[in-house]
Amino acid sequence: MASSTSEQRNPLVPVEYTKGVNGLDKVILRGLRGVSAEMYLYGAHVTSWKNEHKQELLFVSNKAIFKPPKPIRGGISICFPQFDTLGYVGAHGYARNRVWSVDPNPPPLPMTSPTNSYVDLLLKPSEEDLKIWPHSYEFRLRISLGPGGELLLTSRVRNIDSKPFSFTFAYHTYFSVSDVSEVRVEGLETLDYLDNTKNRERFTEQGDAITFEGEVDKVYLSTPSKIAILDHERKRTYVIRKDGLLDAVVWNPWDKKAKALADFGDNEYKHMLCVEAAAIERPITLKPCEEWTGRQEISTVPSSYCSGQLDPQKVLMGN
Ligand SMILES: O=P(O)(O)OC[C@H]1O[C@H](O)[C@H](O)[C@@H](O)[C@@H]1O
Repeated sequence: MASSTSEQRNPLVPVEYTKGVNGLDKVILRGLRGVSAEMYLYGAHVTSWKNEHKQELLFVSNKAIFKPPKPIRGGISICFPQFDTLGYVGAHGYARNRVWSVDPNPPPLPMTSPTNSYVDLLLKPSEEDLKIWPHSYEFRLRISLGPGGELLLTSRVRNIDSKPFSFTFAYHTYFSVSDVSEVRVEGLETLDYLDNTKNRERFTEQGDAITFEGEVDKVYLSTPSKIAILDHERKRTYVIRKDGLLDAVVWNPWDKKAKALADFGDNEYKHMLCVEAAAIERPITLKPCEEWTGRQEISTVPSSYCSGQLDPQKVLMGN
């Protein structure tokens, strides 16, 4: 897996296979103008996404444990074949704590934009996995950097079983923010959501952009294909575009829950916000030989907007 030293130092090599924390296999993608992304084969877990100024855009906990079977706290994890505890598989499924392989010869995937920096990862259930969730599938994840530094994740799940199966899914994405109490999320106003802190009771969101002043754990239903996180202090707006993923989870554990998480610093909740493109309310059902595709693209646009002066259309349409 490990690449040569010259490759590791050569910024022109778009894909590098190396070792990360605790010797775990890691892949580094390098895009244009110095943007980069890093992912572990353990969990197909993206742990870094940096812009052209080498600023980290994802949050990874300082207390993250890079040791199987514990999932890595932060970055982007793959929740499959189950989101959260909505079923009999363990919380968020098991894909996030399996070692994926690099797929050297994936079936063709139409590229939406030109990029030479991508990797295809593959997960197939082991005998043990089939005891946990008795369905045969091939899960292919393409991770790529687009020409504007955007990070694209395309999941393809193929049913190679003889009977149909259903699953729920999420790209559990931890965004790095300056101060969660100062950020706003746009695109989820007036939508229905299930509140995980209130036994998944259904509520309807108010008309204003979403702001944060305490624990939040909500599954927004039938969400638009674009959602924005505005970080006024950093003058940065994250834009999430999604396809095949109707729902969006918004999560921040806040102080009390943060203290209860062994792999999360007590005050780290201030600097992260999870917004997760997901398929939860209506599970994906695949008949034999059918394939599902779910895509998440995250990008940043500079924003110098002040709270209350934002034109949401401008942010959501503008890039
Ligand atoms: O601690 P984890 O298993 O990684 O889950 C972290 C969080 O993930 C999601 O956002 C869920 O909605 C939360 O209920 C859960 O606490």
